[in-house]
Amino acid sequence: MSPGTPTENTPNDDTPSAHTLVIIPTYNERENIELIIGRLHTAVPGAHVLVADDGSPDGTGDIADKLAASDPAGRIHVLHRTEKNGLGAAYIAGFRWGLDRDYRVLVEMDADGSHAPEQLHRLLDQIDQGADLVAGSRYVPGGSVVNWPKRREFLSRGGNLYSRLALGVTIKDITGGFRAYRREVLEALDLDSIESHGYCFQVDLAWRSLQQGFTMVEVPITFTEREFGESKMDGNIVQEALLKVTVWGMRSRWNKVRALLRK
Ligand SMILES: Nc1nc2c(ncn2[C@@H]2O[C@H](COP(=O)(O)OP(=O)(O)O[C@H]3O[C@H](CO)[C@@H](O)[C@H](O)[C@@H]3O)[C@@H](O)[C@H]2O)c(=O)[nH]1
Repeated sequence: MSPGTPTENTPNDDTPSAHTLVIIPTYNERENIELIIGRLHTAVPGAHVLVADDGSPDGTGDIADKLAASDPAGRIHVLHRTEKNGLGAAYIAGFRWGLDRDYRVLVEMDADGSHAPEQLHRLLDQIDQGADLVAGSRYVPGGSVVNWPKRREFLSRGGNLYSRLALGVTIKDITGGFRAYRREVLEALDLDSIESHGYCFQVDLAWRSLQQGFTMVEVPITFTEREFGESKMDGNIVQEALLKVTVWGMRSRWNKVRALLRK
């Protein structure tokens, strides 16, 4: 299949979940991809899936193509990207694909089972109740993390605390990647200007959405460490997040001071 070729076009029934596109970025997730899509379709049968694969050498993209071809309901789509270019770029390509079609809600979800598709309805219920952006949260009451090495949880909690302080926001899990966006939110953001590659992409999108005045709601989720394959987390991802969050926070404070001085 040629790069970016959709396997099917638009949602074709009128149930609310048929207008939901779950974007799953993948890089070397061959043990996980079939499992996660199966779980998703058991939990939310009408949802469409877009696998945004960065040319995984382990053949994840080919497996996704086969799953797409064998789904009689045409709910599975695959975006083949040529090289590994980070989680952020894969999501932006997925958002563009979804916004070009008739989807009303666009969801971010990891391929590795850390985000339970069985909990997706918690996010979608909040969208139905009027939230613009809903984040599955590990760190609100009722949320939890299972089987994560202590070092990784410490890093995640520290990153969230730092982001809250630097940006002056109250979101408890601004780095998490299980989210549902109303399409209007993504239409309002200037996706072309987003340069975040790694996990700070999640902070970037939340921060931009909040600055535009959209409502962001957190719902508790259980995040479970993957059983198969490996995390793509590395030092560059941490460094990028630290630098960018610091700059955004300082810029925001400086803008507030300038506004005060102008009064
Ligand atoms: N297409 C593509 N996908 C990628 C890339 N890097 C990672 N992914 C995919 O993005 C998802 C998350 O990557 P992991 O590397 O498994 O993330 P993690 O370490 O478990 O990180 C979790 O915590 C982060 C920090 O809180 C979260 O930001 C992230 O979403 C996730 O929940 C997986 O489906 C993985 O295949 C990439 O360069 N390209």
